[in-house]
Amino acid sequence: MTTLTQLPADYVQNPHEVHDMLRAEGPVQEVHLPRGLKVWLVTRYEEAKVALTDPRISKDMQAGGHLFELHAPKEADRRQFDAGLAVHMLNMDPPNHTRLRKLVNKAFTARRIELMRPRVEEIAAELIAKLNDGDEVDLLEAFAFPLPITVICELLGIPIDNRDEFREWSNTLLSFGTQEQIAEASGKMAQFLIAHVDRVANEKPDDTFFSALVHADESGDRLNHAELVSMAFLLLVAGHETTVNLIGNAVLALLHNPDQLQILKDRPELIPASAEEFLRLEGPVNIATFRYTTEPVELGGVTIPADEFVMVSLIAANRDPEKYENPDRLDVTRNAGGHVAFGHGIHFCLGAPLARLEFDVALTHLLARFPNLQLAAEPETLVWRDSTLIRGLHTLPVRLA
Ligand code: HEM
Repeated sequence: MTTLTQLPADYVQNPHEVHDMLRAEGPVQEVHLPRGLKVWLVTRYEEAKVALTDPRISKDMQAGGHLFELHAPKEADRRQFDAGLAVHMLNMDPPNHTRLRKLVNKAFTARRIELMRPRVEEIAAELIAKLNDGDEVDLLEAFAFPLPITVICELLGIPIDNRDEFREWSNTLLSFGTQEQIAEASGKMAQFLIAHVDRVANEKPDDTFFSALVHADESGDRLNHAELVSMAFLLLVAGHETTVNLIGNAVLALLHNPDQLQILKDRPELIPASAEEFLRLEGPVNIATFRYTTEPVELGGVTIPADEFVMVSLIAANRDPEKYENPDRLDVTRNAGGHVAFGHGIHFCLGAPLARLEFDVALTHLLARFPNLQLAAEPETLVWRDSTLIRGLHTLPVRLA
């Protein structure tokens, strides 16, 4: 039996300590998240993989939306996004999930994504060129954020001028805000994306990814208007909120571990493979998105009743000592294969090849140009974002050299 049923209010500032305690007690526990939502939290690696693939654990949020009322105390973690943004594959089970995923899979294979490398290199080089030796900057703002957001906006054909607005809406949606704030941000996001889909539909088709999706041949399967809006939303948020933190968390880990930084400076050819170790050690997704039991499910010796949220902490699973030796240690030469930072099973991250490419390009350019960059803040003053989904810093102040 666990002694900890309520995750502490400052959980996001040091989740690993909490996970270590929970994991030592058992693979899955009934806990209240910091704002009160009651869930069954999985912290061990083996059980995490089972929970992410068991078909009795559903992601159909249309059918499961009412569970928030059941498990959230008043005014706690209930958040209702604009319904116009919700018809996407991360909220679905097969066969709906299978259908939507099939329509975009081809555009995101490692081979197709590799064709984007020259453009990603160009964007990274432009961003680096704006920075100077001796500058003190927030690395997230100056580099780690604009790179992936420029790439995803180009893929979706969205004018880059709008990106500050998106960032604000998207941040609001993924952090702890009031229901009013969430309704406002998701309403504006929906309005914008509806207009965007309409605009692309009325323009002449071109060979860009989103135009092809909107103008797909009527003879085959295609996304309807609502599905296009939600797909754009999912890709935009995923493109906004994740890769930025993979880059940021990796740079922070390197600044804390100069010996590991030295290895990558001496042997930059190790950078692409090291992505897996950074994803394992401090992946950008802490607790994966909502899942719930549709019938009683036994998981790691615990019987979870029907209609309960089952939440998987990916960063906890990735530090399970049963799976990885010295899990808290950064070792850029370790074989970190098998981590679940991109999820597991049918919802495995669609954008993984793109995230890996962006990471590789970003870190290679950054370390080549500023090999002696340093942290420009006391480590204990760094603040993690107030989200159980996203694991990333508010700002990462660095001195460039
Ligand atoms: C380092 C960067 C990234 C990380 C760590 C990451 C992580 C994840 C995780 C953990 C999931 C599964 C969530 C769950 O099962 O609850 C997921 C799904 C997804 N990701 Fe990513 N992601 C990243 C980048 C991206 C990018 C750049 C894109 C878009 C281009 C993207 C698009 C998606 C989509 C569409 C899904 C839903 C897939 C489905 O339901 O079948 N991701 N991602």
